Amino acid sequence: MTRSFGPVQALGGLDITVPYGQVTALVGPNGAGKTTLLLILATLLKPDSGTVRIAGHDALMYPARARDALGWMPDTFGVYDQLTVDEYLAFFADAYELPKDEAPRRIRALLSLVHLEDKLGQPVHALSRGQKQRLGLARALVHRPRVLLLDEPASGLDPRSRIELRDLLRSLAADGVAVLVSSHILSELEEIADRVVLVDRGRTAGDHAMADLAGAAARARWRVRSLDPDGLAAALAAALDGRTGLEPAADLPGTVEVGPLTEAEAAGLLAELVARKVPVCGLAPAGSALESAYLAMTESRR
Ligand SMILES: Nc1ncnc2c1ncn2[C@@H]1O[C@H](COP(=O)(O)OP(=O)(O)OP(=O)(O)O)[C@@H](O)[C@H]1O
Repeated sequence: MTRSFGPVQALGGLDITVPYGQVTALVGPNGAGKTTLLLILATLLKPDSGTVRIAGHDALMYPARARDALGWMPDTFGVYDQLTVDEYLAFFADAYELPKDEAPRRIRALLSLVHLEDKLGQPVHALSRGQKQRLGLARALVHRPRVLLLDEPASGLDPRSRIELRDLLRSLAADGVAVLVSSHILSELEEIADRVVLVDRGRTAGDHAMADLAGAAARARWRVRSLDPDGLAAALAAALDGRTGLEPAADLPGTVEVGPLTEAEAAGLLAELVARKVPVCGLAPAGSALESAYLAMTESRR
């Protein structure tokens, strides 16, 4: 799929499949093209070239059919301030042609799902930013979509709401929904997502199962800490002999970051440090596996 805005090529041959029953994460630097892709998938923007299939429908030929099947939660969205919370959802229930006798029950269930049941009857403008986000999620789910697209859904949410969002997305996926979520909060995605698609400069830069990223073959940076920082630095320089990166951890004196290394390589390094009589008191991966994959992808941009 391609899409340009004047001279700026936002998408330059991006290809993505989002399976049912899984949460797929879309990760990439600012301006990588994530929102452009989501807008195209949500049928709100046309690509210059390429095809889009949503729940089996050709979304470019039959956008209305695609919209019936998809739920869309944008990163920022206008709410109709004059409406109450339930009128707001009733408006969308009506737009999606939910049977009139079903709508009130559905709205109550949705408000309970996003923990806004106590806001029933209250004006939308009185909601906090995070509460508006949650209302936006309820709106996206009104018609029980089989495909759910979310652009930065966790921004503005407090820690409890984030955990609840994570659980909700996981349970939707368990019910068979295809969930595509873009986010910059890598540590959170690791717990939410089954797969991660890395996007860079409008192209797919990687597609990984989360389990593979965190597996034994994955390479990560490691933090090594010793009671003898000088001895550690000398022993590491000798043991690694320039084969991989080595730099002091800025935030923790006496700690050195090395890598990327696999688990087996890290174990080998530890054995070597111990053999050199370095009093190692800590060896652990620095950051998450997803963070490492992301940093490796963006390394060339620095
Ligand atoms: N309506 C528009 N007009 C002009 N340029 C645009 C428009 N929308 C996006 N772009 C450009 O397309 C590129 C991709 O933008 P996009 O918003 O898709 O990135 P993103 O990955 O969502 O970024 P972020 O992480 O900052 O939200 C950027 O260079 C952006 O400036």
